[in-house]
Amino acid sequence: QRTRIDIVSIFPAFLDVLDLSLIGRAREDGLIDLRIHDLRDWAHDRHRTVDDTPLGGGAGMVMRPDVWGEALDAVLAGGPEAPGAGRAVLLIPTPAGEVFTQRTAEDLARADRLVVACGRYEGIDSRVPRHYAARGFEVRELSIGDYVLNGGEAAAIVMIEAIARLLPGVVGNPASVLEESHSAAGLLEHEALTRPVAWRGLDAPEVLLSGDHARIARARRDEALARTAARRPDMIRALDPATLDSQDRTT
Ligand SMILES: NC(=O)c1ccno1
Repeated sequence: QRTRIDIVSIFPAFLDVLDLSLIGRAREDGLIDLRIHDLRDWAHDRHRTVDDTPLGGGAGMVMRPDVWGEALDAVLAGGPEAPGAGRAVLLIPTPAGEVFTQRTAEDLARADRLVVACGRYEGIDSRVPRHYAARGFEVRELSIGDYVLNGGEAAAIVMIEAIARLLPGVVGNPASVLEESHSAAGLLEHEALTRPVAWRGLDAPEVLLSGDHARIARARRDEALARTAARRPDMIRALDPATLDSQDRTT
């Protein structure tokens, strides 16, 4: 069962990057059914207008609900109302959303369908997510971080990459997806080194050359803990104390 991903944007070419590399190959291999749609196809006036001024005043423009409604009805056709449609998620990138994390990516990788609505300007009329939630769709307004972009497209690319690489067969070696930063252990990934062993006066830690896999695992866990404590004290505080105690340290 391959995942279908639809993306609606007024800049469909922005998403051409999804034709490249892993995602591109996954599409060729039929692992992902990715379709890009131009929102203006559902704007019927002469200028194909998709936005208007904010009700209540204020700066900028808001994207119209009627245009988005026609577009999403067309794209979502066969959504949860249709028998056997599976789990369909309407994903709306927005700086005002819940924070997108690896847990979110793991959850969304289990959806059958993702429809991504990329807003521009001041965003999409808030009645759009409300309407589709009321119709029984799972609606997720998600932010990739506490900063503002000019539109949802860049955030959509980030989230789709984080989700798609978790789908079976997309990443060559599934093991490489397991031991990563922000994995279930709640730590950042340990440092990585390769040959040459000696480089510009910096030698690789001897333990990595020891062949003692238990010692190597402990050294890596220690380094992951130290790195997490230094860079992400918030993650250390969030750690389950049992996780900390289970660190069989070398010292
Ligand atoms: N932070 C975000 O995810 C975002 C989406 C659109 N603009 O910002």
